Formats: sequence, C-alpha cells, structure tokens
Amino acid sequence: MPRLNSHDDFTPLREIIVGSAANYVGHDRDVSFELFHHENLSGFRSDWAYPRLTKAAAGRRESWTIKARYAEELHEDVEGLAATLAGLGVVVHRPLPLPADAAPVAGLGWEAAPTPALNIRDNTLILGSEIIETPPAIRSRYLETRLLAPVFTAYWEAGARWTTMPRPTLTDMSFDLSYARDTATTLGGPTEAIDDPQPSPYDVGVEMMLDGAQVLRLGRDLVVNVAQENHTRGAEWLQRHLGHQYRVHRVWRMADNHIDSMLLALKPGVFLARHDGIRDLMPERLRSWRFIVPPEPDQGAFPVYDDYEDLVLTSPYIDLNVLSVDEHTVLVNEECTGLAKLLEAEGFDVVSVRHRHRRLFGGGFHCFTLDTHRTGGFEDYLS
Ligand SMILES: NC(=[NH2+])NCCC[C@H](N)C(=O)O
Repeated sequence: MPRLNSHDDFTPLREIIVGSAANYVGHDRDVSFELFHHENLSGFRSDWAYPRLTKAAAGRRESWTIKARYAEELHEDVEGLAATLAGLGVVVHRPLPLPADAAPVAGLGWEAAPTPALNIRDNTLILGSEIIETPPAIRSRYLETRLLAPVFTAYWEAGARWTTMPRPTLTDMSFDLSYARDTATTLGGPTEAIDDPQPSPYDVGVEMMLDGAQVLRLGRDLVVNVAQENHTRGAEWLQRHLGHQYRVHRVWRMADNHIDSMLLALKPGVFLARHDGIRDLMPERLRSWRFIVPPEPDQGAFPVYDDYEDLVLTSPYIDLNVLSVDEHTVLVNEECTGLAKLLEAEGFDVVSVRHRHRRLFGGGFHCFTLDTHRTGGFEDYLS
C-alpha cells in the first residue's frame, strides 16, 4: 500500500475508495435522520415529519423501505463508477459491504439500523497523511466508518496517521436545533418533533458534530461550512487539532451541512458553485477565484418518484457533486448534460458516468468517494 496523501480535490488522482451500496434497503427515520435531512424533507412533504409518521410513540423510530429496484440500480451505478475509475488507471479500494442481515447498532439510549458505507466522503476527512474519522450526526451512521477499517488499517500500516474526532452520545438533547428552526418552511415540518426532545440519563448538552463533507480542502486552507453550534464545536476541534499549520476558514450557513453540492474546487483559481451568491460567503482571498455556475437543474433529467413512497434526500442541485481525476478531467453524471457542456466549453474533459438515483441516496460522485492519494502537496493556494 503506498502512503496516504490527499490535500485537495483536483490534483492527479492515484488512489480512491469508492463507497458500497450493497443492501441499502431502507432508512431509519429517527430524530437524528429527520434533523439532518430537514431541508429536503420539509421542502418535499412536510406531513411526513417525525413524529406524525411514527405509528407508536415507543422507540420514536420508523423504518422506511427503499424499493428494491432503486437499490439494485444504485448498486449497479456505484459499481459502474468504480469500474470507470479503475479504467482511468486509478487504484480503487472498497469498504466492506453491509451484510443483508445487519443487526442494529446501538448507542447509549438508542438503537438504529446501520447504513452501508456509501457516502464515504461524509464521515471521514483525509488531510494529507492523516485519516480523521468525523463524528456522525445520524445515529444509523454511527459505525459506518468501521466498514472502512480494513482500508484504513492498510494505510495506517503504510505510515498514515489515524485519528477519531470525539464521538457524540447523540441523545435528543445533543442537537442544536437553530438551523432547522430558522429555516423551517411555512408548512411546518420536522421542527415540530424536534421541538420536543426527550431527556435521557446520558445527556451531555450540545455536542460537536462535523462531517468530512462540510470541509473543502485546498492544501493548507480548509473552508468549513458551519450552520449551527454542533458544527461550530466541530470546526473548533479541527482548528485546535491541526494547529497553526492549517487555516480553518468557517463559512456561515452556506449549506445546511455538506458543502459539496454548493461548492467544489476544480483547480487552483476555479470553483464550481451552485449560485453567484456563494462568492460573498467565501473568505476574502478566495473571492477573486473564478466561480463557474452550472445551468439550473433540468427537472426532466431525474427519474420520477412517488410522492408517498419514495423519500427524496437531496436537492436537484446534487449533480454539481462531480469528481475530478485531475485539473482537466471531471466525472459528471451522464444525465446532467447542461453541466457537461458547460465544463467542456470551459476546457475540461468530461467523463460521463451513469448515476440514476442521486436524489434518493443522498449523494453524487464526490460524496460516494474518498480520495486517498493525489499527487498534490501541502500547498498554499492563497499566496
Ligand atoms: N457529501 C454529501 N453527502 N453531499 C451531498 C449533499 C447534498 C445536499 N444536501 C443537497 O441536497 O444537494
């Protein structure tokens, strides 16, 4: 195993982990899931909100079944993504697949059905030669990075540093609800339930929670999206952990949590951004970069889902979530022709990859992957 080395999203890619969609058969809808996906869930069908959905008060969870056809098509597309990357000469590693009969995971005072290690960008941050497992905000994802442990172990054996951010207890009281409250739709929505957190003997107050996917990596500069106090604490941990070598730039409420369907760096000096307003949220010295804004999403480019049976977890902007193989080559969803054309006009080579159900499973190509070796170093792109 060569050494771990990944400081950015755009220098030539040598090794990557591609997530696994095996047995993504359902969602465990509890307070942590509803809160995390509040923006999309409340904008979609507010009356699905927890706990009205919950048939019995006991347990305060609901298992949500995903149609087998969608799960199978997702699996097919993720395997296609892995094959495309391998075909481009990138070494591809894989997590352990979630077994079909996976037992629930449990914390102090809660239990949840585990999710496969699919959106692996979310729960790990690779900074140079260090693996940082970030603290999940969704109970069902609590042990997700364990499915990556064989790959992380191999990198550790090859010299990587391997750190775990403090793990939250994730009781109802752990969450800062302010973002969900401030951004609640006029229809109401999940905030209704979140207003009624239940006390637990394990309460520790508001905890640190930060996903790797809230961080945009630019060598020695990190742009971190912070939307509420859980994130503030996570960003503070990161800055203290990294010390003065890194500059941790906090951006306030660029997104509810993950940054990578809002903003990605395609190469030094060039961002791909959801809208023009992103520039104003950026640290001063990054405002002079070029911001490429894709055309508005074409609603006709998405499969048609059932309002009652299918849970849509991402916005229609999810196809912005591309993956760069180097500064010239970008993997783009084949359904997103507007973005592909624009990138080609900007001088990029576009590799089209199939990914049908990006709205059902929370992520695109950047979310589904974790680059472990790129040739770029610990650069100062701001100087
Ligand atoms: N790393 C990720 N899972 N990113 C996906 C973010 C999707 C974003 N919440 C949206 O709806 O567009």
